[in-house]
Amino acid sequence: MREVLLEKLRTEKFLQIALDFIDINDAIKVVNEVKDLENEIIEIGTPLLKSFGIEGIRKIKSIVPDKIIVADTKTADAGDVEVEIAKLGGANIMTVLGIMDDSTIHSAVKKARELDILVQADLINVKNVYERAKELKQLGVDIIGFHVGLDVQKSRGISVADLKSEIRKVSELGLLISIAGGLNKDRILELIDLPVSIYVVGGAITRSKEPKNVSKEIVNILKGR
Ligand SMILES: O=C(CO)[C@H](O)[C@H](O)COP(=O)(O)O
Repeated sequence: MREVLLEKLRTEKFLQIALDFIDINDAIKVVNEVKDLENEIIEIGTPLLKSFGIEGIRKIKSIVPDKIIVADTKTADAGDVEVEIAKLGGANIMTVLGIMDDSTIHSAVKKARELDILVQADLINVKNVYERAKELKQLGVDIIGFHVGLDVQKSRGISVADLKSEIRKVSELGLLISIAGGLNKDRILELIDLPVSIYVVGGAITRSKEPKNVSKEIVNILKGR
């Protein structure tokens, strides 16, 4: 399963829809609208995970059993335990904070290989992204996630689209790359030539009046249509 998923991510570009809701009914509404689209990954966002835990992952997965599911655990400690939580819910990918101690990354990576899921290291708040990405590669993470968090987006008025040169440089390390933080259709168009596998979109889809149409337009861009 790990190898099949890694190969898929290497060969196609995916839209990851981040369900950053507190109420699971809001998340279910969006999933029902977008479930027929191709090339999507469904993310159980951190707020949803904190509100509904393993049951929340299971509930969303039961609606879209064939889609790739990310549990955005943003793990800061006990990597192995949080991999187990993601797996129990049926997630295919979990996230660990790249800024945390190597022992946490190692623990997540080891358990993820045993349980056949992928680990994404989130570079949120990492200062020297290239150096840390090199270390994270050595530690065996499967995906590197560039991420400008919601608070930084608001307070500094930036998005992950402002990290274009860093993303290009890290991509030379040969890791799979995910990017998140303030993405919308126009910003994805700006970044489409980058060797990025996963474009994460939260608010631009979930706060839109037409989540399906917005998602469809983005999938079309990613598929070069
Ligand atoms: O992980 C997150 C916040 O920590 C969000 O899921 C991520 O930033 C994507 O959401 P948006 O597109 O609204 O920025």
